Amino acid sequence: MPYKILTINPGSTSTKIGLYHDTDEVFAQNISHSSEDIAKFASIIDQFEYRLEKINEILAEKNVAATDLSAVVGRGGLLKPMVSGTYQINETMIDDLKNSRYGAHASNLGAILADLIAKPTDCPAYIVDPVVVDELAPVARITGRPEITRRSIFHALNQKAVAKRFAKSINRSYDSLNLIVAHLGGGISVGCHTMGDVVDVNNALDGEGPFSPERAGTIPAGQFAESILNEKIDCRSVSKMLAGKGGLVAHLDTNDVREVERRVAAGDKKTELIYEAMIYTVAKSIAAAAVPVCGKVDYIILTGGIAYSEKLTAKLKEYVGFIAPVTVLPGENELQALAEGAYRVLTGEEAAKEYK
Ligand SMILES: Nc1ncnc2c1ncn2[C@@H]1O[C@H](COP(=O)(O)OP(=O)(O)OP(=O)(O)O)[C@@H](O)[C@H]1O
Ligand SMILES: CCCC(=O)O
Repeated sequence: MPYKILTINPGSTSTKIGLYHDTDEVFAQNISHSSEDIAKFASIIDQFEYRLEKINEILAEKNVAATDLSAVVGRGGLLKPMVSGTYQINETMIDDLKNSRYGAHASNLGAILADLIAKPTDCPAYIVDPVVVDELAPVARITGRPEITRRSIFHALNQKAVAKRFAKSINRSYDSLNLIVAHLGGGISVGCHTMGDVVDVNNALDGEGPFSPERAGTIPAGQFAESILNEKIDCRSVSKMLAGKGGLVAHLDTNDVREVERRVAAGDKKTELIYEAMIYTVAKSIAAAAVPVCGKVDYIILTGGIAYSEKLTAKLKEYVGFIAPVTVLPGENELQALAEGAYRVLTGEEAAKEYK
């Protein structure tokens, strides 16, 4: 009998779920949450019952009983920094997430939802490669202010999964390659992978790196501080300006690159400038990610939803093709990566790590 693994990936506007038999997909479904539905909740954590109800509706429709599951695995959220791997969900983790102890992010709901589904049936619940996977080189942590240390927060699950899949496709081991992986989604993170570690990456939630559909990216710190003080902007609003209401949303009132491209095609010059600027900032981050390996980059991989855009990936190739060959692997394989992480533990190939 195959292992039956339920995977849960909560995003800001959707919850993706999938059922896997061992690592083979049985079904995957994207549950969209309208902005009106989401707006009813004061915080992300308050959404857990609403999202759980939606998941249970799909499970009932598909005749999946929680008692039949071998494991439930959720995307891992903002927790303490940790090494890459599969972690058993425990009370300490749930407590940190429920109290947003390390920040608020839709991925925080992954472990909470997995735990709620798994607990009554006593099956194991896990997270895999959470957004706080931290393999930064010591030099990458230092900033010009001693009280401010850089943190590793990025699309670790998809970046690692895509990099490993690509390495396999060229018959190389992941840890033998120097790769730059640019995850181009609602947020954008660009990581330098060397010897199996992501030794530098922009913290996409904290005003670092390119701007993206919803993230501000790097902005002049002095000007930002001045406007916060002058306009008396509160802490929550500052976070929103950096992540959620930054980037394309701030400039163009949309987080949809397809819509942006439609406007550009229709001759909208302002939109064209912002779109071109976003691509330019991504290209600069990719070039910067070549520094940790002294330019000895084997491949650059473009992934995430925006990598479906041929126009955008062509422009990026033009900018950064001088560094290394560019491969486009659009979309994300996060549900599959979650199932594979749980499967490795269920089969004993890897031991589940403990969150302390
Ligand atoms: N064919 C396409 N062409 C251009 N852009 C696209 C295409 N398909 C999706 N996108 C864009 O991809 C973005 C969403 O990407 P993705 O689904 O990876 O993000 P997410 O999961 O919401 O957020 P994140 O990746 O930060 O977790 C949106 O801006 C969407 O418009
Ligand atoms: C995955 C963390 C970064 C982001 O959401 O932009």
